[in-house]
Amino acid sequence: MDSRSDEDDVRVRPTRHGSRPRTRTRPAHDDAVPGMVIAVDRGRMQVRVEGPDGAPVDVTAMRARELGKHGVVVGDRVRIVGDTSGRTDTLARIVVIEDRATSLRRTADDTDPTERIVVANAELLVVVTSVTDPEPALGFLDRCLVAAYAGGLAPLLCLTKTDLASPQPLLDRYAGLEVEAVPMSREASLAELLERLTGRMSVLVGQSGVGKSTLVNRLVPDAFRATGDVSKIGKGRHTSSSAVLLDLPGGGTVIDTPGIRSLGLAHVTAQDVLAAFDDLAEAAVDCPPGCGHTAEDPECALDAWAADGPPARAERLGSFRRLITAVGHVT
Ligand SMILES: Nc1nc2c(ncn2[C@@H]2O[C@H](COP(=O)(O)OP(=O)(O)OP(=O)(O)O)[C@@H](O)[C@H]2O)c(=O)[nH]1
Ligand SMILES: [Zn+2]
Repeated sequence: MDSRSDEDDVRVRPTRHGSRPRTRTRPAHDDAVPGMVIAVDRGRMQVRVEGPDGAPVDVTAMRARELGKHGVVVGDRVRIVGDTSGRTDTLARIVVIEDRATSLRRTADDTDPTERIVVANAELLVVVTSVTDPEPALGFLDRCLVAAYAGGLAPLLCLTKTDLASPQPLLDRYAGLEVEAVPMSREASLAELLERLTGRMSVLVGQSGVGKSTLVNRLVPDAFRATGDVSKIGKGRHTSSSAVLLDLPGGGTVIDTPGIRSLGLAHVTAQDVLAAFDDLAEAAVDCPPGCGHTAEDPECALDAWAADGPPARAERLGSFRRLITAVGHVT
């Protein structure tokens, strides 16, 4: 099996603009059919389009040469031409990749400047973590939040195994940032979580053993079969995909990321994270140029903002600073 993950096809040269979403539009093809990429397997994509009777049809497609090196990831909205019937042994071409509303990105490690896009256009990043067994990996959680903020996704903590311990310490840890959290256990109702997932596209990330598979199988009862289907593309090879899109029975989609166990954040700056917090970003307009917004930046305007307000401000600033410091992006 090829150990290369599909994300490797989607390298993006870092630019001065850091992690801002990039324009990917190509000259329009009038006859092109719009669709969404639901699976990627080494250059071969599965694109879901609306069939003639309105029902969804999955079409196998390749990237048109004219797109150059521009990669395609799960969640991308694209336009395809050629044989878009979806019949066996047909192949369409992706000619347009629409601008991405959000993008979950990672680098191989914190020093590698090469970004890899994991998933496009998801609204929510659901960070699945157990309250115990294994103990929460706090550094990983912080990284997930940073990746969400930098990519334009709203983070949601799903705290599993609450039958074994209280979620309170984790809730307290992220209270200052107002991160939404849903407690979860095998026996608990899915209602509160489904309320947030229904009708949206969400990405699930989590480290090994936290109960993510257990959760996905409850959310999408035929998830295992659906995941098996993905391996049909790419000439029947077992897929090495790092993102698997699953339909929620009640509407909406969840994208599981079985291959993602870490998130390098070399592409993220404190400024990218700051931009996700309206109140902090507004206060920071008074910062000197190049301010890193940490406690070590003596003229950081965020200190005055916190001092001039209710205690909740200081807590929020402390949480923000802990987050950017924890991932080592203090400049
Ligand atoms: N007590 C308790 N155990 C759970 C719960 N959810 C899952 N587990 C157990 O935790 C272990 C790991 O669960 P998985 O669903 O396989 O975890 P995962 O995150 O998919 O881990 P990988 O398979 O390594 O990717 C299994 O033994 C589950 O039975 C829960 O809510 N409470
Ligand atoms: Zn500052």
